[in-house]
Amino acid sequence: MKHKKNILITGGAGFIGSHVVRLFVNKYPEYNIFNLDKLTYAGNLENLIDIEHKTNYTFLKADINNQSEINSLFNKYKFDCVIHLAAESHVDRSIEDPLAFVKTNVIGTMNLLNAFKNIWKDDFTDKLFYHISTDEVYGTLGKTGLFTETTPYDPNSPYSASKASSDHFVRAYGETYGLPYVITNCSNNYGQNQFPEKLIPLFINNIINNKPLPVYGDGNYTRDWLYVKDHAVAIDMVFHKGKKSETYNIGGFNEWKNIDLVKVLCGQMDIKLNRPNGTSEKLITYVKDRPGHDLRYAIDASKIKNELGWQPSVTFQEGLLLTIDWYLENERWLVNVTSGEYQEYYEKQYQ
Ligand SMILES: Cc1cn([C@H]2C[C@H](O)[C@@H](COP(=O)(O)OP(=O)(O)O[C@H]3O[C@H](CO)[C@@H](O)[C@H](O)[C@H]3O)O2)c(=O)[nH]c1=O
Repeated sequence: MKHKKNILITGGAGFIGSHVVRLFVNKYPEYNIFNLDKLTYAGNLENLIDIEHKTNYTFLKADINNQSEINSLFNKYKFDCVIHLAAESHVDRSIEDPLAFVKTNVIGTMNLLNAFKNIWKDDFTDKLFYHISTDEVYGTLGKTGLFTETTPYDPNSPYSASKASSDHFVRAYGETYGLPYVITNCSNNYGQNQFPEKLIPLFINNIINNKPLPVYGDGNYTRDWLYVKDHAVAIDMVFHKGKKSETYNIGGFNEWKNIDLVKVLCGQMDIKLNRPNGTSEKLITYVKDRPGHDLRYAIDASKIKNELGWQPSVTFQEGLLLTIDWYLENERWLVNVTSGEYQEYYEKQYQ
């Protein structure tokens, strides 16, 4: 009988990770999907209750920082492929505590690379280490231009420096040990289950609660936004069709200045909450800028489009409405993730 592939997805209880886990579990009954997550403030199993009983799904609570724990899981389950999403992801937190980002993003990635290499080093046939990364590794753009896969790395925040470093280690393991890998660098994601510290869910939460909307600096910073389910589809495509040792940039072809995006969001929230037009905009408060704030990220996603046929399927208008609706229908989720209730609950369950 053909061996059923064991696929390890790290960070599967988090925002992007949970969408990837769901897609893989539902679409590929022929794979055993293992979701390895530390269950930090940003990841909780509530995000996956709809698939947790599937027979091809297993949850493993573990910390990628712990090499011996990671080694024993690799020895036990012999993961054929890894899709590595586990990371500390929030730029503002990295400014407060850079070391936490080195530990999880750099050392954690190395621990996974080491465990994967040690298991398969004699024969890497049909194996893959897929590293999920960010467009922030390229640094900042001026008013024009796009990041391509050959743009030199030039990270500015402790977060992006840690992700750049982990990308380099993945490539170094590819060159040095022949480890089969692929890397994708994606732009800003938005959608269901995103922790309300990131711009869109934070502002939705604040509007619901009539709290100020803290726009950093003058708000004239530009980001490219991609609906998270489109990102999950791109990951599926790269996992199955991407060329080994390659990098693919993933983006939404959808650039917004922060302040323009916030105003659109405010308008939509007024409609959904039946508040007079202009109510939410009054909450906008310009605050001290983020130190080292990158001016603009924008992605040239033509490589993944031309080589693999991927492009976003959800427009920003549609995606934003789906996102707002989800948060309004799941206010309990918002309350429980911000209060830490879910984290406490799941910590007790998996002690
Ligand atoms: C939280 C917050 C953010 N901002 C601004 C800062 C940025 O220019 C923009 C988006 O901020 P954030 O939502 O924190 O996302 P950003 O720093 O761009 O980074 C995100 O996008 C990256 C991809 O580009 C991911 O790799 C990161 O993990 C993810 O956090 O909005 C505000 O003006 N006010 C805020 O309160």
